[in-house]
Amino acid sequence: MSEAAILSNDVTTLPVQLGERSYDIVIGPRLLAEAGARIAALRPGARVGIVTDRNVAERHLATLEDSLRSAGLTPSAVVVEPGEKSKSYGVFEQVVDALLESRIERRDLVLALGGGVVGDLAGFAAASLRRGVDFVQVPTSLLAQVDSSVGGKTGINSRHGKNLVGAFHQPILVLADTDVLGTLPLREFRAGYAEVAKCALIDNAPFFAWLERRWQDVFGGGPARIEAIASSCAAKAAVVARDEKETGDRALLNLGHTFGHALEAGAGFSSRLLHGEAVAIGTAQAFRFSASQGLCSAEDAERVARHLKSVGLPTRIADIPGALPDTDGLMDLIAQDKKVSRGSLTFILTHGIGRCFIARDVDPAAVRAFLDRERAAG
Ligand SMILES: NC(=O)c1ccc[n+]([C@@H]2O[C@H](COP(=O)([O-])OP(=O)(O)OC[C@H]3O[C@@H](n4cnc5c(N)ncnc54)[C@H](O)[C@@H]3O)[C@@H](O)[C@H]2O)c1
Ligand SMILES: O=C(O)C(=O)C[C@@H](O)[C@H](O)[C@H](O)COP(=O)(O)O
Ligand SMILES: [Zn+2]
Repeated sequence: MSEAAILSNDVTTLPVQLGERSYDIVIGPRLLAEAGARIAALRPGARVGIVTDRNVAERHLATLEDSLRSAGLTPSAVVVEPGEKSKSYGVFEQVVDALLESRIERRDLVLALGGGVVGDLAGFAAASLRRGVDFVQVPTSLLAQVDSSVGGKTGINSRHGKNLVGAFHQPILVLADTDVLGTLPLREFRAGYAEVAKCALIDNAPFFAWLERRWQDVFGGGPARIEAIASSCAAKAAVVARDEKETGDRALLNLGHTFGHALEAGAGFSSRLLHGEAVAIGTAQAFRFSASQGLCSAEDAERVARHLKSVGLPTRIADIPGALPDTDGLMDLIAQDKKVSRGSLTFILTHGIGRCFIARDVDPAAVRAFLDRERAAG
């Protein structure tokens, strides 16, 4: 048996049940070195067009390429600049052309090695290349391991807003190597944690209480971190299995994103505000807005903001450095949200921690008045 074919057992495997598009999420240590054997078991002899960013390439690309080669696969790599600005038309074109140049054919694979930016970009390239080639996610940020690598949402941003151009394209495998989080900067880890907290807040109050008690262990690494990753993936996999294309329940995963995406676009998709940071502010706002409408208690809204703050995440517009659009500008961005239907606003609101719901036909005047108050608050 070759070294590449020896697979470790201290991993968690979660299935995403989507009929013929079903796949496994594999979570645990040393998976980068095992990637070749695991991928070759699905697509023996394939060429693998790796899409990654410069930060991740410097630290982890060589391990992945060695693993692929020793399993009889043929890797090529396209390396993009780190950061949200790479989810753009220009970079998308460069990636697709590089994959064509490497002769990635229909029976080959595109592999995303990186955070959610690389995952969304590479996934959309895979969905478009030769009208669709298979795709593997190797998420390297906490955010990508708990959220973006699962569920098949792929895409890029437009000057009109966030993720407005893309496709649903499920991966055939997700390999979340928890060892690679060792090189992730703290600010990025915190941003990913916002999506973990979001996941708990939607419908799992005991998980949120667990996070309140154990968040330092999650940040510290070890079993609590793996448990948080696995719980988040299991929750997302269940939602995706029952509503793959967001015709209903899946919109719950958008908690914090209606406000959050508008703020991200308002900050120019820059490093002033990371996606997870925008989600933290947007989630705190969804709870405060719900409280202002008499839907949930002020105590729950305060408890959510207190927890996010205690891990070092922002919870208010005033926490974002630099200028932002005024209320009209933010309302224009909110009007481009993909949950908008025939012009009417949909938000994920809440009756309390773990009790979120989809609110359609939300009154724009109430949102506008809320944003005025939020912008005025220190
Ligand atoms: N498709 C989905 O379902 C989904 C879900 C959530 C978020 N997203 C998208 O994901 C993106 C955010 O993802 P993100 O927070 O991972 O950002 P990111 O991809 O920009 O990665 C964060 C930063 O960390 C670096 N990095 C990643 N892994 C590293 C590692 N192991 N060691 C050192 N540095 C590392 C990257 O180079 C980057 O600078 C946003 O565009 C968001 O819209 C998509
Ligand atoms: O997977 C989903 O569904 C989500 O909403 C997860 C979000 O965390 C993620 O940021 C997603 O990309 C947002 O989706 P969008 O449809 O609002 O662009
Ligand atoms: Zn998100």
